[in-house]
Amino acid sequence: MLLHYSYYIFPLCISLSWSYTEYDVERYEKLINDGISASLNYVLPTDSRIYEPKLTRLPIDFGTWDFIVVGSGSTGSVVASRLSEISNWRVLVLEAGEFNSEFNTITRMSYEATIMSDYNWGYYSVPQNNSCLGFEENRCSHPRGKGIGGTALLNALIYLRGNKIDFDKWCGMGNPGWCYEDVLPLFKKSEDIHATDPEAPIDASYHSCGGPLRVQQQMPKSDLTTVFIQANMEMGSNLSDLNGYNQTGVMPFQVNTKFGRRQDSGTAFLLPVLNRKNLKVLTKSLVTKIVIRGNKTEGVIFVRNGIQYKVRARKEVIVSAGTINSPQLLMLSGIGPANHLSSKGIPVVKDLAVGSHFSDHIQVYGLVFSSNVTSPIHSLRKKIEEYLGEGMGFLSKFAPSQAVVYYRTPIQANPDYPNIELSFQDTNATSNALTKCQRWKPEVSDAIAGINSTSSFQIFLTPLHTKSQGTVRLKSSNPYEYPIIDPNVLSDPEEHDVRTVLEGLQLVMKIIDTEAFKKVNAQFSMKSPPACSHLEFRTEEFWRCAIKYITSHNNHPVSTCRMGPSPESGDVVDAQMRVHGVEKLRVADASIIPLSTSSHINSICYMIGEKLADIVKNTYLIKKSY
Ligand SMILES: Cc1cc2nc3c(=O)[nH]c(=O)nc-3n(C[C@H](O)[C@H](O)[C@H](O)COP(=O)(O)OP(=O)(O)OC[C@H]3O[C@@H](n4cnc5c(N)ncnc54)[C@H](O)[C@@H]3O)c2cc1C
Repeated sequence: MLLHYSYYIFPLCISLSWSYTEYDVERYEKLINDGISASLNYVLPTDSRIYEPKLTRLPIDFGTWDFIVVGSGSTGSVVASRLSEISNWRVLVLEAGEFNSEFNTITRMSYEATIMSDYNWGYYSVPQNNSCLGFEENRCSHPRGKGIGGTALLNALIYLRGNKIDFDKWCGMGNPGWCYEDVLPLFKKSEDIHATDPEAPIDASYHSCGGPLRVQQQMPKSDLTTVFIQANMEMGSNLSDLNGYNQTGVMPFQVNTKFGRRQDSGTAFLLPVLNRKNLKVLTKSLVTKIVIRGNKTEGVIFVRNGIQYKVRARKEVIVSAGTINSPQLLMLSGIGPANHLSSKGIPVVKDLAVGSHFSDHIQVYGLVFSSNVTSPIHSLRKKIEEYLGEGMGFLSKFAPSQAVVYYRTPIQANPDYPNIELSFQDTNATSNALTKCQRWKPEVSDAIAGINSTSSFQIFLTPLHTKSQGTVRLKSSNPYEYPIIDPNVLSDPEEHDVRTVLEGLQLVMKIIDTEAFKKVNAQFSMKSPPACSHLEFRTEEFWRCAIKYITSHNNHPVSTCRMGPSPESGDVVDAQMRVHGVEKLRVADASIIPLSTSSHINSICYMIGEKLADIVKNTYLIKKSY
């Protein structure tokens, strides 16, 4: 591969620090203590009955809008923001959740509390056979954000765009306009990069300044993070900007925070434009059905405060309800696998493979190590002062996941296409709220204990390009029932995914064997899950058993409304995100991603939102000028 020398280390945009008073510190202390204790008493919902109308009567007419956007998550907020730039288009946003709160904008709180609050739909998978055995009932939690900002209200804010080969593959699958050279300008359009880590390179020609979405590096870096970076450089990795030209290597994470505050899509894209007269955002509004007559979309039915409404779309309905809820809504509206819909008594509008092809990255937990480096423990007060003053430190980070590296293992043929992501977390890689949400079985969490110690660290192993596929299906035709989620991780018959995990485990152990990690006396400290204790520790047989207990999907589900040219082969939307065979209806969110990428997917959702807006503008504005 050619070397590319356009690296610059410079503050691309100017950052300032904020001032605060003693009163602010005390207020934040109370805010944080109250928020965390509320989360520990919170019980996640198991359905959407809270929205159910109190009276049975015909829906009230809510008028006609040019565009109706269903869901204001990572993608929907971008769509609504960009479409409402056209002042004579009336845009209505219907979002089931609420606006974000001040508490949730404290980046770390998503991990400490928000995950156990009304901002999480609270989904769980059905019992699994090949993964999730470490969790109660063998069911994995499946957090999905509910509110303006969507799953970016809960997420780790890691900003990684994926490998150029990912997008060239999308293009090659019959999706013109989605090659890397097409989508790179869209990533840049959203972005406002601030280089905050003088030691980490930023490839300036791949970034831009002035967009709505702040991107910066987490600071300060811990000593152990520096060891991780050195260890990987010893292994041959370059210190790179993985969002730049070289997409293999090691890098301190780039994240979406602004002065340490959460920059979810609502905060970044929608809140700044809420005063537009042509934009209406309705929260606490659950869309229960897309109304389609013949093959033409008329509008949607939604419920708000126990009252049903019908609203019509003059131009289009855009569904951005996410990888679980978009297929649910389509199926409730008659778009989905005909047999499945008929079995639930739903009249079929269009027979499409909605809810099929669910795929996700894999997350292997439990790769826990001890070291002789002890991280300092600060009081809450000190953490608040760091956060309010400089936007740095513990509260400014979702979790201490501070660096990432990509590798290719032998199972992956293309040398430029990594298939393993390792992310590094030092100390406190969990919280009481997260543990409560995940529902670890005590005997398994004991085996991987140690992650709270101030001198331990954890490496999350994430195999990419997985072959296993799962489904999202309806429990019934009742829109207030949760759908059935079956991620089916580690199930592909050729064992591609299991073999990738095994190769990844070998790689992790090699990294721990480097001089850099030897110097800090890094020792593997995971114990055997009880069900595998009859097997010799760390042999292939042992790992084949253990990974069923310590592996889950990685919160990056995609492809349940897959984009592609061929409905007969399972594609749901075309390259313009139009639902095949149904007029005036598009889906734009992670569910359309045709093939999982070599990265986290939130920034890709922003890119999809930008793309949708460009396509729609080109469609209607160009037509109008004829
Ligand atoms: C714990 C966790 C950590 C993660 N960390 C990262 C990370 O660090 N980096 C990264 O890149 N990715 C991360 N992800 C993944 C990423 O955040 C999601 O993939 C992305 O936010 C999905 O965006 P979306 O637009 O598809 O859907 P969402 O953001 O989920 O938006 C869907 C919206 O639609 C609303 N909605 C749904 N149904 C209805 C309905 N019927 N009526 C009205 N409204 C409805 C929802 O309430 C929600 O607001 C993480 C995910 C999780 C769960």
